[in-house]
Amino acid sequence: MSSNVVKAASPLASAVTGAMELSVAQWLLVVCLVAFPLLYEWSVTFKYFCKMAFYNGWILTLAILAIPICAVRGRNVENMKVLRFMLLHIKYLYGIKIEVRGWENFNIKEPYVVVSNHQSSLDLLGMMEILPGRCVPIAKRELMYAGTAGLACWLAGVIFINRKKTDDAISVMSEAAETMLKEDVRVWVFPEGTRNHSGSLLAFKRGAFHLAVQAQVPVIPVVMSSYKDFYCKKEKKFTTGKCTVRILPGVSTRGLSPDDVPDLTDRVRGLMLDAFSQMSNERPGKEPGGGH
Ligand SMILES: CCCCC/C=C\C/C=C\CCCCCCCC(=O)SCCNC(=O)CCNC(=O)[C@H](O)C(C)(C)COP(=O)(O)OP(=O)(O)OC[C@H]1O[C@@H](n2cnc3c(N)ncnc32)[C@H](O)[C@@H]1OP(=O)(O)O
Ligand SMILES: CCCCCCCC/C=C\CCCCCCCC(=O)OC[C@@H](O)COP(=O)(O)O
Repeated sequence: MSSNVVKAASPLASAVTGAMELSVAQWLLVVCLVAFPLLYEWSVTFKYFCKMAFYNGWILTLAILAIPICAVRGRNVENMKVLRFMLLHIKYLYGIKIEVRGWENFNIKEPYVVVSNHQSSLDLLGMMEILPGRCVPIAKRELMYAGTAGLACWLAGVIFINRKKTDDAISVMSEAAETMLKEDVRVWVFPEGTRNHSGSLLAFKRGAFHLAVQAQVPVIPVVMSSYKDFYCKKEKKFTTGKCTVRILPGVSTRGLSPDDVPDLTDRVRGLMLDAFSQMSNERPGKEPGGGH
């Protein structure tokens, strides 16, 4: 009997002895390996931070691969195709389904200005899903200093503006109007000028519309549906989900002058707000025309 107890206890005893032999670093690794998945499943906030950290980290890592490929061509808008190709898979990693409507509205040969709503850095996914050829975004200057991602953006011809110096920003955008025509380039602008997750659209800045009028090219509005069902920065929520991207018909600027810019801005914002509200009413689990 006593020899049986000793036999049964010995594997336990050796496990305990083995565990005592682990170094502090090994202990930490074991705790992390056990705690991480548990925390990830139990805490919505922990999951949110992990997913956001991976999102940024993964983009910075992909940029390391993109830089040498893009550098071969030098600074060139064609490099945006490389970035697009390398970023397209991210939606699958996050289980985000993107439905696109209105592809036909991009069937314009001449340059144009795309304007879209800006909810979060996740907009990059919707943007890459539909990014037309030879199209570069206008971004805040700070993004140029975002390590490898900043360099990749620079190589792809992203137009950086200093939002703190209005005159500088305006002159960069005026240069962009010339480049669009000379080099057959399309430009993507977030006219809200900052990220907005309020569930509506902020007042629009007028730069994108001045740009379109100066170049006499159409404005093509793009609306990304609310992320509320799967992403909320305030609540630290980030699950899988679906986003609809609508490309609206282009708005002509032919014959318009700078005096018409305020009207043009209001008209385009109105169209986008209508589309955004319509899409919000189509969200799963929402009664048409009513509350949740
Ligand atoms: C594989 C690895 C990949 C690694 C890389 C990862 C990703 C890469 C891929 C792509 C990345 C890109 C993603 C980029 C997203 C970045 C998004 C942003 O950064 S949003 C923020 C920056 N964008 C904007 O701000 C654009 C909108 N802003 C404007 O248009 C503004 O008007 C402005 C030009 C910036 C000036 O703004 P400010 O607040 O200073 O002034 P106002 O708007 O009040 O304007 C003052 C006055 O000037 C008139 N105005 C404006 N523009 C013009 C113009 N071009 N010409 C003449 N006049 C102009 C305006 O009308 C006002 O006058 P008034 O009040 O009389 O009308
Ligand atoms: C060594 C330096 C390391 C820096 C690390 C920076 C981390 C950034 C990592 C990856 C970059 C991801 C690119 C995402 C592009 C989306 C950009 C974006 O959405 O910018 C917000 C800007 O529109 C408006 O800014 P504000 O809302 O006014 O604020």
